[in-house]
Amino acid sequence: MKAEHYVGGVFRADGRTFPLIDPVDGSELGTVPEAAPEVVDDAVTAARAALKGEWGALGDEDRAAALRRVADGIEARFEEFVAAEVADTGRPRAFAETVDVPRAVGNFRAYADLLYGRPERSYTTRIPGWSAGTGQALNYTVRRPLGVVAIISPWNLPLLLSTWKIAPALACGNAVVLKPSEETPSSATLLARVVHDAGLPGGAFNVVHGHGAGAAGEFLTGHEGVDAIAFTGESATGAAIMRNAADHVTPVSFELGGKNPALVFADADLDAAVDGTVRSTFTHSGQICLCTERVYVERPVFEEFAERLAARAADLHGYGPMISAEHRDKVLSYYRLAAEEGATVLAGGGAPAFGDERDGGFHVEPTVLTGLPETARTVREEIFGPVCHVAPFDTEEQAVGLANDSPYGLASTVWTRDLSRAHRVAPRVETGIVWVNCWNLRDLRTPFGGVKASGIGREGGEYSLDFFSEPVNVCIQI
Ligand SMILES: NC(=O)C1=CN([C@@H]2O[C@H](COP(=O)(O)OP(=O)(O)OC[C@H]3O[C@@H](n4cnc5c(N)ncnc54)[C@H](O)[C@@H]3O)[C@@H](O)[C@H]2O)C=CC1
Ligand SMILES: O=C(O)/C=C/C=C(\O)C(=O)O
Repeated sequence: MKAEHYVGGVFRADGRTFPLIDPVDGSELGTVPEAAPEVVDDAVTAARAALKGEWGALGDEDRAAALRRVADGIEARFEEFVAAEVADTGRPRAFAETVDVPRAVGNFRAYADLLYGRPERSYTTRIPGWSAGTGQALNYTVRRPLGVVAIISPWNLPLLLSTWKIAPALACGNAVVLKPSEETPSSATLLARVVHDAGLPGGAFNVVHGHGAGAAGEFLTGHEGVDAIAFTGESATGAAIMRNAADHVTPVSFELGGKNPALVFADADLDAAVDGTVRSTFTHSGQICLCTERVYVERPVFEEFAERLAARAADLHGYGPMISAEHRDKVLSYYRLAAEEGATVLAGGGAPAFGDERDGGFHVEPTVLTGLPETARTVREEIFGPVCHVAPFDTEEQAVGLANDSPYGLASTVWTRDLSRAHRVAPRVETGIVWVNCWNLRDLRTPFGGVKASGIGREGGEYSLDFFSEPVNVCIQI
C-alpha cells in the first residue's frame, strides 16, 4: 500500500518522505509522504471550498446516502483494509477482521441511520425541531455544521478510531481534514480511495500524512481555517493541541489516556473476573486506551485471583508487538522501573525470545506485577502495554478510593454478583465509562469519553452530533 495525501479530491505524495516500519520484524514496508505546511493549507482550503460548494449544498438524506456508500465501499475492500491494519500495526489478523474493519463499517452506518434512519434500524431522528415560546414569540432551534473539522488519530486502532470521528463529522455536514498517525498511514489512504469511489465531492474529506509536533499535526491544529478539532491520543499531546488551538479559540473534543482500574469483589464470579481481566489487560497487547492497568482485588480472593491472572498471562501466545521500537523501549523501561520500585513480578517482565524473525520486531511479554505502593510511578502513569499491577483491598470504600486516586478517569470495570453493590459503586468511580461484569461491551449510541486527564467531552450517538454541529436558536416575534 502506497501512502498518499488526498486533498480536494486528488491523490498526491509530493515532498519529503519517511520510512514505514513493520513492527513484527523491524523491516521497511514503504515510505510515507510528510505534509509540508502548504499541503495542510491546501487541504484546509479545499475543505472550505467543499462547504461552499456541492458538499455543503447536500441535504441530510443525501449525506446519509453518501455515508452508506462509504460503508459499502469499506466492506467491498474488506481484505485490503484487513491487510493494511495488519501490516501497519502487526496486530493478529483476527483482530482486524472482527474488530477494526467491521467497526469502521458500523461507524458509518450508525451515523447514517442517526442522521436519516431507515425506520427499521433508526434509533432516533434529528429533524430540526421547534418549540412554542411563551408570549409573543416562536422559538425554534436548527443545527448547522461547524465547518472545517481537523481529526487527529492515533496508531492503536487507526481505522476504528478515525472513522469514529469522521462519520459523525460528515453526517453533520462538516468537511474533514484527517491527519492519521505517522505510524499507521495505510488504512487512511485506503479510506480516501473508498470515499473517492463513493463519489463524495472533492474536499469533503481530505487526508494529510505526517508527524505531530512541529509537523503536519501541529500545522493543522493551529490553522486559522480549522473550526473544530477532534483528537484521540496521549493526554500530553491533547494539552499541546489545546495550547496550539487557543489562539483561534478552536473547540476541541478529546479522548485521551487512562490508567484504568478494575475492582474485583470477593462475591464476583471469579472465572468471569479472571477471563474479563485477561481480556481487559492484554487485548491488542494492552494498546487500547480502555485497557486495565490497575487491578484491585478484595483480600479473601486476592491470592487466588493474582495467581490465576499471572498463570493466564504466562500462557498467552500469538499476541502482537508494540507499535514501534520507541514504544517497546518505553514499555520495557516501565518493566525495569517496576523492579526498581520494588515490584514482585508474577508473570513476564521482559521481552520474549522467539528464535525467529519476530526477534527483530517489537514484542514485550504480558506482565503481571504486585507489591507496589500506590505512589509508585508504575501504578500512576499510563504505560500502554500488556501489563497490570494487582493489589488487595479490604472494604468497598477503600476500593472506590483506590480507583479514584488517579489523575486519569477513562474506563473502569467492576466485578461483583451483588446488584446493590454494583449500583452503589458504579456512579462513585470517577471514570467516564464503568463496565460491570464485562469490558468494552460497546453500544455506539452511548456517551464515550473520559473525565480528569482522560478527555474533554463525549462522543457516540447524539453526543457526537452535538459536538460536530452548532445549535442556532431562531426567535420570531409574532
Ligand atoms: N487512545 C489513547 O489513549 C492513546 C494513547 N497513546 C499514548 O501516547 C503515547 C505516544 O503515542 P503517540 O502515537 O506518539 O501518541 P500521540 O498522542 O503523540 O499521537 C497521536 C496523534 O497525535 C499526533 N500529534 C502528536 N503531537 C502532536 C501535536 N503537537 N500537534 C498535533 N498533533 C500531534 C500524532 O502525529 C498522532 O497522529 C503512547 O505510548 C501511549 O501511551 C497513544 C495512542 C492512543
Ligand atoms: O484506544 C482508544 O483510544 C479507544 C478505543 C475505543 C474503542 O475500542 C471503541 O470505541 O470501541
